This record gives sequence, structure tokens and C-alpha cells, in this order.
Amino acid sequence: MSVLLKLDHVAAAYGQSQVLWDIDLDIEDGGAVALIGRNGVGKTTLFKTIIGALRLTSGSIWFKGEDISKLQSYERARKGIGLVPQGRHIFPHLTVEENLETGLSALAGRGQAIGAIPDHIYDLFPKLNQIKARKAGVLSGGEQQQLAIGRALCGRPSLLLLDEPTEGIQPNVVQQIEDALRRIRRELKVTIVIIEQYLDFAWSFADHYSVMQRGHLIRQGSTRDETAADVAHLVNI
Ligand SMILES: Nc1ncnc2c1ncn2[C@@H]1O[C@H](COP(=O)(O)OP(=O)(O)OP(=O)(O)O)[C@@H](O)[C@H]1O
Repeated sequence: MSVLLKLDHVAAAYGQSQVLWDIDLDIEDGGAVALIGRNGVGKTTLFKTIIGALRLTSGSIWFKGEDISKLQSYERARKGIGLVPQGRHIFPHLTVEENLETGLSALAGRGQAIGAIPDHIYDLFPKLNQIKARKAGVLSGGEQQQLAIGRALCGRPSLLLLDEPTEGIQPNVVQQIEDALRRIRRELKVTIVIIEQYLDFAWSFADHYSVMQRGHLIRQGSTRDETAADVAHLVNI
């Protein structure tokens, strides 16, 4: 398999406060990776560096063989990096359909017509079709998460980063989210990286895991060769 995303000795800081140190990470094309670690170790910050919301202080980021370290966020989105942020950040006063339309803007400048919301979004999340005229602010947590994923998919990413997709979601809906992510990977050929506190979900969904501790990547491996219990002590408080 080829490498889709490569982080090479990445470091990043908020002002004077360094948060990431010397991160080396390869994400294979077609892979599903869980990024795990205690609160505050830098997982979200790592996503911010990948999407270009935070500049690197050293190192480089490569996507599809191209150094994207100096590109702006919108340029990285156009190249195919999508984010489902922690807390979902949907627009509560817009309808479901209008929220999805905001996701189409990543296509602007990629030489593709922006067009309509792709059918596969409503195929993945039929509920969104039923409630497309409803204001997003009144949706349940699970529906908002589906909307946030659908919105990111409107930009036709080849890499989708999801920051704690199960946070605040009822257990019966977690399974639906997992099923949708599997289909996104298999049918849409999207490579997926999740930040996940809930190790059972991480192990069920992902092929590989990476553990962060105090701004460093300290361990990586296969979720098929090791169990969640093998790494739980590195993640649980
Ligand atoms: N905008 C910011 N300005 C300054 N420091 C920040 C900022 N955002 C995060 N930090 C600090 O950077 C460190 C890493 O935070 P980050 O949110 O990346 O961790 P995390 O592993 O994603 O944690 P969580 O699971 O709580 O989201 C923390 O010490 C945090 O306080």
C-alpha cells in the first residue's frame, strides 16, 4: 500500500508553548487509524497541523507525495483533506441541507463543478434526507454527528479526520456511526483517522493505532496483533 499522508519530524507550538515534538507518522492509503491518548496530550493539535490551522515550527507534512506544509487550510481541503471537528460545529440556525451545502465549498477551485449534494450522502445517512429542511440546532447528538460527517464528505475528501466521533452519542447510535464509517472507507475509498477515547470503538473500527503522550507519538501498532487492554494503561487516567 502507498502512503497517503506522511508527517516527518513534525513539531508545533501555541506561541511559546510547544505542544508537539518530533512526530513521525505514515497513514497508508485506504487505512483506518485510531489516534489515542489521555486528555491534553496533543491529539487535536496534531489534526490542526494536518489541516493547516496551526503552522509547524519544524518538520514537514506530505499528502499524496506533495509537501503541503506551507499550504493554507482551504488549499489542503481542496486537495482532499476533510475534518469532522470535536463538538461537530454544525451551524445551528441553518437547515440540514444548508449545512451540507457549506461543505461543498471545498470543491471550489478544484476544477470541479460545485453542483448539488452528492446522492451518496443521503444514501449513507437516510435520516438526513428525511429531516433536510429542519434547523440543525434541534437535532439529536447522533444526527448532528451524521450531519458533520456528511458535510465533510461533501468536499469529496480522500482523507477524513474525525475528532472524537462518539463523544456525547448514545451507545445505540455509536454502532450506526461505525457502520457509516466502514461504508465510507469501503465504498467511497476514503482513508480515515479517528481521535477516540473509547477504546472498544477504536479497536472495532481501526486497523492501526497510534498512542500520544505529552506531545510525542510513543507507540504504534496493529489493532489485530494487540488488544485494547495492552495499551489501556497508556490512555486511561
Ligand atoms: N489554542 C490554544 N492555545 C494554547 N494552548 C492550547 C490551545 N489549544 C490547546 N492547547 C494546549 O495544547 C495541549 C494539547 O491540547 P489538545 O487539545 O491538542 O489535546 P488533546 O489530546 O486533543 O486533548 P483532548 O482529548 O482534551 O481534546 C494542551 O496542553 C492544551 O492546553
